[in-house]
Amino acid sequence: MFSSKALQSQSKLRDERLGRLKDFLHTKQGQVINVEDVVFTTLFNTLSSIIFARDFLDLSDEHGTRDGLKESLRKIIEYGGITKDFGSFFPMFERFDLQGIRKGTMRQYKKTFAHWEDIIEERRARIGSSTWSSEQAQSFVDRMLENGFSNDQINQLVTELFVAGTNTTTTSVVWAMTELVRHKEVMSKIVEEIGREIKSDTITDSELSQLPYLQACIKEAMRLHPPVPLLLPHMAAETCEVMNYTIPKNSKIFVNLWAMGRDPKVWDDPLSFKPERFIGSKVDFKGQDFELLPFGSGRRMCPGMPSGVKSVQLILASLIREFDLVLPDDVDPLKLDMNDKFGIALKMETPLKLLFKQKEESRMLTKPSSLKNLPPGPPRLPIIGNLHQVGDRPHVSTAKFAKEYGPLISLRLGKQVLVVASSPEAAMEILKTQDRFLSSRVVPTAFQQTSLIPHSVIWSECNQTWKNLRTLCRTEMFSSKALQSQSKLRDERLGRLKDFLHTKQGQVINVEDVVFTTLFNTLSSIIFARDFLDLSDEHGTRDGLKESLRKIIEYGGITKDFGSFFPMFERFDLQGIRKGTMRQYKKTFAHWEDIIEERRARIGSSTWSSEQAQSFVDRMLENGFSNDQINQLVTELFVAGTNTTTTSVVWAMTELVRHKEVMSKIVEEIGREIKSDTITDSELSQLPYLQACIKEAMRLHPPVPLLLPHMAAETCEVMNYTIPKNSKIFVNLWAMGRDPKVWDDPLSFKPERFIGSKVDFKGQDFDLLPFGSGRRMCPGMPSGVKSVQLILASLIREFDLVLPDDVDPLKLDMNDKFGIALKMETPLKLLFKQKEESRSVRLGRTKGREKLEVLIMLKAQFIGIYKTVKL
Ligand code: HEM
Repeated sequence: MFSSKALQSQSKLRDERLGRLKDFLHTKQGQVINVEDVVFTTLFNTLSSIIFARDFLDLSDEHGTRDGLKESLRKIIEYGGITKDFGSFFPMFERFDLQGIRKGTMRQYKKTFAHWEDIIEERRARIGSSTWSSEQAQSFVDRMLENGFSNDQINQLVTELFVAGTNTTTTSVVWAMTELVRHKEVMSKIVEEIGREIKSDTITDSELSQLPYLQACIKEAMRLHPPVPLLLPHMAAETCEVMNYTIPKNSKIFVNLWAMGRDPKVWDDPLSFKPERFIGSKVDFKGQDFELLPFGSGRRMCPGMPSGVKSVQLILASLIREFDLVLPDDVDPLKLDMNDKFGIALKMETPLKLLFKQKEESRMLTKPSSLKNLPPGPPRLPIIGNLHQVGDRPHVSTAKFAKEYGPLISLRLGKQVLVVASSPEAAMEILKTQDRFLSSRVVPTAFQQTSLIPHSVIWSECNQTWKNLRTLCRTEMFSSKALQSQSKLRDERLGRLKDFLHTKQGQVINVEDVVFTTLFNTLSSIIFARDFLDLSDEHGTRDGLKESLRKIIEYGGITKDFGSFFPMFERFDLQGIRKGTMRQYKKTFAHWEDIIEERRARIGSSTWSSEQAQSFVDRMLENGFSNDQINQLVTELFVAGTNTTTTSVVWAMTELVRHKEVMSKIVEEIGREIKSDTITDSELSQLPYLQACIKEAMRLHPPVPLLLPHMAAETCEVMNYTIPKNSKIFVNLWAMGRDPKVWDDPLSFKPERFIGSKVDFKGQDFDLLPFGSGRRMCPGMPSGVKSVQLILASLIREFDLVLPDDVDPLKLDMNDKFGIALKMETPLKLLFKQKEESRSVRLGRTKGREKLEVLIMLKAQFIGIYKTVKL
């Protein structure tokens, strides 16, 4: 672990973690950072990547609450540093562990071990296999296993390395940084030295050795603040003489480095921080100069010194090179609390907090190390990167790049790194293998509404709120039971659509419009027990709701969203996207405000019982949702659920109109299998050819062609490339659906390819992912699929779908328009001609007002015929 060869081989791991720390600090510009916390996390992950080939801690998890590991380690170190350890002063009490120190530590040890238990077992199995050879060893734990270490031995050694190696190094960095912040003239000299000597992006070993002034500063900080001020307690194994005194066997022995470092007999002006004293001096901390022993000396000297020194030098040099270290709130540096707190490592009593301000010159020069091993991509221009090459149809432009640069590419959009996967293998790595790290979200400017994001299911990171919202939607809206109970609402709205189309015989219908209205009303009847839109209000001008939703969706789909490319402009909302969306949000919310209040009052009344719940909003209210929470979730369901489903119906219908032979087969299947007036679930499942057509349409025209933008919550590896934290990630379903390496004759519409094939869109087959896969997969899939099937089957059963003006079906404009859902550029317009056979069925079915309408129509026809005959 500590030889020069080993240190050399760890360079990449060290640089990567340091790169992540810098990236993290870049994203936290203007925020106060607890230095000890982020340095500790970085050092811990560096060590854990050397030992286990894995990171365990998260820079953004400041209090280490996410999985408790940081907390356990902190407690172990705290127990180990207890000074009032009575058991050790009075050995007769030792075994009773009266202060619970041993028990407490053991509890934390066990918790800690649990974090790597599985890794050890997995590596042990691999090493035990017949194909194993020593060259495959990837980490220190592999070496321990090869050397026959038991789990107990591994756990003990590893925990000791973590405890001894991370806190000491962290505290060295923190004290040195504190002294530098207090001494501006010293800091300026280091900055000058670094600027002069360091040329490469990642600081090399030979460059580090060119920084004598930095090294002098580190020595000087260690003199004043020795990280292990009394060394670890030695014990006399035998009675012996020291300076003519007797040291009895079993004595505990301290060497007080702290006292020595501040002794005027040893150091001139000892309480001043003067790195210059080491310039031109040969005094070093390698255990030969007894005035400076931060790592001890002799047989118990710290074996980790080379690694510790290197880390301290690297972290300080890298951070000082890239950032100005600024005390928050204009604190006077000379008034910093310099008291220390004794423990295994000597910490600052008041933790050092700093702002890390990116240096002007580093803004231009430095490239975070995590940006080194990016997936390939087209050359980029300064500042804007590849912005000019993405255009309005990013699914098409990135598909072109994929052809040239491979299935995983990266682009720079201003400051943002965009990674695009365009093959099933790449999609699987992103949505399955690295799902845990790559399932956060990049929030488009439109939806960055601070009051609403915390209640979002679509735009939250994968946190507890997100889990709860998904669970609520799944059980109350998308479970088979829920879908079953919505059947009547769905059938009624579909019935109204059919009636409307009957009254519009001979008129040209904008398919998207009527399908959208039907789906919207179905969803609103499930959510609010009310319809909001009117089929005959084609342009949605009547009360503005359709228009507001259209605008929200439009704002959300804007591709030239500059705020997200240049975060420094984000808060200004220069394009007015955020403001515009908020305006539309407010108008939209107003439509259901009264309903929510009325339902809230009802649920709050003493006579309310849960069985009276009629709608999804009742369930939300019962679960204590606020108005903000309801508004946000409901709008998201409308936005995510209606457009996607509408566009799926429209594209499928377009392909059917273009392919007469396919349409005839569906008509034949429907005629054969469907007997009842309202199509039942079991009848739907008897329509494999229709289902194949829907899959085929979704393959060629995925409604959400790039999925919703994922974001890397952590830097991670995909196909041996590095995906830096905070990258935006697209999975290009559109490109995958048209790739001849994945599909035979990909540009032809051939539903037959799915007959007898097991490929489905449930997220298990990475060739076909219209609903995504993994933890962000569309929760509304069951509902969406059912709607698409029902609408298509019902309309095809009852109407002939005819293009107006004898348009040649093969000349239909098949171009698409990118947005949250991929629409047709030229909306599909059709005549819905009632089928001969359905005319008689319908005549038998219609009742009341409808019967009257039919009689009037027949009478009109009769008069028409009569007049013609008379003429
Ligand atoms: C044919 C219809 C539909 C298609 C093709 C579709 C497709 C998708 C896709 C591709 C995603 C993003 C997956 C990802 O980013 O990895 C998604 C997310 C989502 N969909 Fe759907 N969807 C449809 C219908 C619905 C319906 C009917 C609803 C609700 C009423 C709905 C609600 C949602 C929600 C809430 C999310 C966000 C999930 C999350 O971020 O955790 N979708 N959908």
